[in-house]
Amino acid sequence: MAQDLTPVRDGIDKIDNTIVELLKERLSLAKTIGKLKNESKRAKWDPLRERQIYERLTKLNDGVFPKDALHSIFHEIITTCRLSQQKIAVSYLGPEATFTHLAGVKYFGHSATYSPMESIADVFSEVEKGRTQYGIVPVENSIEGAVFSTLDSFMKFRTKICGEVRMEITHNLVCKSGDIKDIQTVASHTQPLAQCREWLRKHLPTCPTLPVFSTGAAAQMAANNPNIGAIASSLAIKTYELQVVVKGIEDYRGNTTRFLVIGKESPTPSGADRTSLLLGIKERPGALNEILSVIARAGINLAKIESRPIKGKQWKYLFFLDLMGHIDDQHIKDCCTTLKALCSYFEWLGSYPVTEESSPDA
Ligand SMILES: O=C(O)C(=O)C[C@]1(C(=O)O)C=C[C@@H](O)C=C1
Repeated sequence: MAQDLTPVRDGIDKIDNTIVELLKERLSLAKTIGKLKNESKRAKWDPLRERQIYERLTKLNDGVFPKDALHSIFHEIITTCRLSQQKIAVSYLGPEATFTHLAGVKYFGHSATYSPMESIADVFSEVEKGRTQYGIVPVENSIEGAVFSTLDSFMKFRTKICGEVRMEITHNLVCKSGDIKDIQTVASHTQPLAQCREWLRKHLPTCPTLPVFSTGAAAQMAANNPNIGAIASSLAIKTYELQVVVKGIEDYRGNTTRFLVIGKESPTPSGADRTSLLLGIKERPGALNEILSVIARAGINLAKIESRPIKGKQWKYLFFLDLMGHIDDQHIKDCCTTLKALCSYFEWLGSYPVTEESSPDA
């Protein structure tokens, strides 16, 4: 005879009731803090406080409840509390269900309002014009490297970087029927097409590829045409009612994309931050070396350097640099003062908390 589960389920119901009551109480306290912050014109978002909460809870949990799950639960709770202090509108590279959309939801939770944009430049423009407070854009992939339209947009629009999201990317081949025999063309954004190049060559050697402006757009096309296969996210499968043909078709494991959250202001220090700079280097021998020496002498970890041609100025370049630390840290501030004097162009793009990697399906 089956055991009676009722008494144990009663115990779970009691706990769930307490959790809901406590969540309501927590939300009300966060709203009170929101009002106090309004009065003193303090930023609603406090990354340092949030980091401290996660660290305290991780210790308290002692590994009993799975660490990532605990983090996700509190991430949703804290973002919901933060959103109760101030409504947040986020633009992203659309349409719905792109990896950028997923990254946005990972970062801001489900309660924010999301608006899909047709291009990365449109996301920057929305934020610059103040139509959405934040935007989310891909900036680099561990296999394919930099996303040039994002870097180029930093040269064109006045925005600040507020945060980053690192997400392990799993590419799925999808189509309407779920049968590989129906696929005559494979559509996706150029980056996923490149990241799955070998797999496609081996398994669909005669199928042409069709680059489109996002994985979401490819999924949309596959939903409307049974002979189009798309390389898309797990969210796209649900959103566009597609069937999985093969999961995980990327050529290399550990395929991670870094996304940037852009807004009007960078947050205050969190204790583990990254500072992004855009520099123009004077045309003289050893100029780049001089810049790098300043950073090295200050004992600052240079996390990334990337150059991009300046549009309309032949053979002229700007450099994107990421330094570990926050602009409010004295040694970063001093280093930036020296760099400003040495460079033909200097722009602080933002300082923001470094985040851990997470999988889109986590
Ligand atoms: O402690 C604060 O400053 C709050 O506003 C509360 C809270 C939270 O929900 O815990 C919300 C937003 C901040 O970014 C940090 C923490």
